[in-house]
Amino acid sequence: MSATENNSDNSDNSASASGTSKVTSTLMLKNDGRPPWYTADGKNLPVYMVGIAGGSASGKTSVAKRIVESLDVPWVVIISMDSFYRRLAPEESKQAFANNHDLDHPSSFDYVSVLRVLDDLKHGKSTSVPQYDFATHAPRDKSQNIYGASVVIFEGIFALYDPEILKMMDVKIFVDTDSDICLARRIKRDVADRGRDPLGVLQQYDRFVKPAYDSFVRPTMNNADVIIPRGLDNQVAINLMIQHIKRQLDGSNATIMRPILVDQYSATDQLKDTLLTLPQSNQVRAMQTILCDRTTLRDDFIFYSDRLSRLIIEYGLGQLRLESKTVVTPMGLPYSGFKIASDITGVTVLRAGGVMEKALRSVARLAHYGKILIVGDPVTHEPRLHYAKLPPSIKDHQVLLMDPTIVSGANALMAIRICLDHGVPEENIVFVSLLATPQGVHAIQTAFPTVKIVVALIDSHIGTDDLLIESGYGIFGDRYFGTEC
Ligand SMILES: Nc1ncnc2c1ncn2[C@@H]1O[C@H](COP(=O)(O)OP(=O)(O)O)[C@@H](O)[C@H]1O
Ligand SMILES: Nc1ccn([C@@H]2O[C@H](COP(=O)(O)O)[C@@H](O)[C@H]2O)c(=O)n1
Ligand SMILES: [Mg+2]
Repeated sequence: MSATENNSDNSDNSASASGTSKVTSTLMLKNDGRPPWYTADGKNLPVYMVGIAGGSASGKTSVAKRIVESLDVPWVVIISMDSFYRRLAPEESKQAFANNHDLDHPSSFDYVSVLRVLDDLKHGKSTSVPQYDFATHAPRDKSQNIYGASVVIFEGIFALYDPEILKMMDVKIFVDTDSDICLARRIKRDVADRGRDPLGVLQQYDRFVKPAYDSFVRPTMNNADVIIPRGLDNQVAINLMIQHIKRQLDGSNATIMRPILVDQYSATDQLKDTLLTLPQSNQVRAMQTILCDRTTLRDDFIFYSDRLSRLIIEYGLGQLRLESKTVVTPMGLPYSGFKIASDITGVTVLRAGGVMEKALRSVARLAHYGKILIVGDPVTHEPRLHYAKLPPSIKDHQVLLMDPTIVSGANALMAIRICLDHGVPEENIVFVSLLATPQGVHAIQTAFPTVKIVVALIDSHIGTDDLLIESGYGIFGDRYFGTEC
């Protein structure tokens, strides 16, 4: 599994391998490094949502995990309703420790937060899921960031209760397990994982869990599309469900459009004025010639890449929005000037973008930094996201996205999409590059018409061996880092 910001610790109590964890993360992610698909207009494809309700210890979490394991889909998350228990008042908490507080009434959950998280995920946005600790009956201070789910499984006793949540679910499942079996499993689980004693579990069950099941949970069976009797034991029903979800996903895949690739570009396509090319001074021309020259030695390649990077970064910073600022000069006179209108985040598209990050660090004193690692599939060239870590405040910043080359534009499209999913307005993004092909620029301009593209050189020499990889500089990262074969 690849590293991403959304790696979960998978410490859901019921999933805990050791069975000793007292903290539930209620989140599980399956990710082989592929981001949600995105369309040629730069939007994410619809996210498929599965709701799983049922009584406590009926097997909801276990069924959700089985579905995740069996679905051959890249990015799947399980969001558990347990994450959204409301914070208890001190007296309520005291009662909860004495097994005397009702935690099975629908009002125990924060539906506003549930809807926020599901809505973010439905729209392919990054989101933050609270964490809950059953042992202390309290939310943890930490939350979990998730980004990029193509399937979301939402499970919990009231997963099929709230009308707004119901509307979001593409398929609704109710797990119907015999109540004696549920009780036996709950005692075992709560003692092992949730810091309870058997008598306390029984007391809470008699007083709250069973009555609430009869009054509130069981009736939501009527909202289900599918009822799975016996939960995990019903492999036939689970398989049918998995086949159904796969078919639905295949259906939506049929509408997928790939990023606009090289062969969809025509030389008559006009590049728009969001493309800004570094003024071609003689110095710049000479440096570019050195970088394009296949005989240039690595030391020189590094030296001139660094030098050109500083120039292009300065030029990119020059495209950021300003606001007026008046200062007082040492002579005591007002001076009407400017300042950058917001904080700046530099987002490095690894690994080659690291070269430009070095340049940004040398000229911008107060920038924030983020990193994205996109790796092209060796066979299909499809870009795959392996890692994304962006500062949470990025949505309020102007963003310099840095990658030395834009060839097909596929990686750039994905990097921009990731910034948008983290709340950055499109017009706040400046994509900075040393070399871009007209095809790559055209792809970005078509998908994201307000992103500024700042480049040192527009060059249409694309390696013929592999249209999607090589540009006029060759493979920039390999030449810079000395990893050429
Ligand atoms: N079919 C099954 N056979 C045996 N144990 C099971 C089965 N399904 C679930 N369990 C166990 O029962 C407990 C409750 O299951 P869980 O999936 O956590 O239920 P829920 O999420 O509905 O509360 C867990 O400890 C789980 O490992
Ligand atoms: N502090 C808490 C919060 C909830 N519970 C019980 O958890 C049950 C829901 O989780 P399942 O995985 O079993 O669906 C619910 O029945 C609550 O009684 C708790 O014991 N303590
Ligand atoms: Mg559960």
